[in-house]
Amino acid sequence: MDLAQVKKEIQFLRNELDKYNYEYHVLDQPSVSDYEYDQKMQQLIKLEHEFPELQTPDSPSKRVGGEPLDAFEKVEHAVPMLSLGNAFGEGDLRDFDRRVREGLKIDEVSYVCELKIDGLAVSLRYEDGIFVQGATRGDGQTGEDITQNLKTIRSIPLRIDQKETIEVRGEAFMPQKSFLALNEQKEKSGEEPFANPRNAAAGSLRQLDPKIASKRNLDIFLYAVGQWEAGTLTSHSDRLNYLKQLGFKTNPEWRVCKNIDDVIEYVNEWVEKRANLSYDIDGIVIKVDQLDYQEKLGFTAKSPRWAVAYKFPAEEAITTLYDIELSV
Ligand SMILES: CC(C)(C)c1nc(N2CCN(c3ncccn3)CC2)c2cc(C(N)=O)c(N)nc2n1
Repeated sequence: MDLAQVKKEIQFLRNELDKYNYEYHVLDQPSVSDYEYDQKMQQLIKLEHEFPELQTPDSPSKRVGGEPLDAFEKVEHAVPMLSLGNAFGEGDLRDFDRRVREGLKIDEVSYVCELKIDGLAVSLRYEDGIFVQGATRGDGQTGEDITQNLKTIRSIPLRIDQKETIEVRGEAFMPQKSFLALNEQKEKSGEEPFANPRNAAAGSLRQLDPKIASKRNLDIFLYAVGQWEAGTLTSHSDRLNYLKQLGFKTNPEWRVCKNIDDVIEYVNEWVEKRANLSYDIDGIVIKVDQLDYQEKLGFTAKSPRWAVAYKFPAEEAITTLYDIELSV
């Protein structure tokens, strides 16, 4: 094959592997066997090895990063990653809704309700369609560059079909099954197990060696947009649909609620259904849907006036479940 043909073959393999990866890790609907995936990956690695000048950072062969780092670099968030005010009961939710409607001088406002994933908030930056930087939330202004570790999360696309610079935010987490398996492994090797999936996810993303992070089966749900000059969408729900269209993994349970009564119904529904999820949540996040209303309401010193986190009562049951599993 001449160089032009090799380039085409490499591009073909990359597209195939990215598609298989998306089907498996984002849609949970693989169209090929692991064997076929591995075969194609070996072909790509072989060609990239023979033609190093054709290597690119966004190749699917580059997911499990390079050498361990000595330390993480600091990253200044272009748009601060804020905190969230809390609500602990129906009364707090109605107070929140009243403040919102008074602030907007309207008598009904629609909200987006999202499961509050109990993980670690991270920010992913894409330039010219390439995943170029991933960072922890840190103190909201300054985080740590954990790009190499985030690249190992298979549901994070290394490329998106959008050329403008965009920062997307989400929660990296460890599914409960992966958490229990990891702790069993730690028990066996006499290591201290993690207390819960959130700590396990945080501990995994703080590993300086991406090969360790790569083995931790981390996952992510994206839920917000940070810097995006070109953004023209008018509602948060449109943004969630757009993130999904770009190939990001968004949580399938979010819902637009036309008023606070529907929000309260959604919250009560998930108090029950929470136990059936394959990942931990610690509440529901409620956001005013219209972006112009968000703009009008603005922020307090540290959190938006247009969003609140409804916190579930700390659950004894789940920890008991983990204790039972561990004691078995
Ligand atoms: C974009 C806004 C600010 C409205 C926002 N902020 C969030 N968080 C802020 C506080 N965060 C935080 N983290 C550590 C310390 C203090 N605050 C952790 C993320 C959200 C977290 C989740 C989730 N967990 O599933 C979610 N579906 N939507 C969010 N939306």
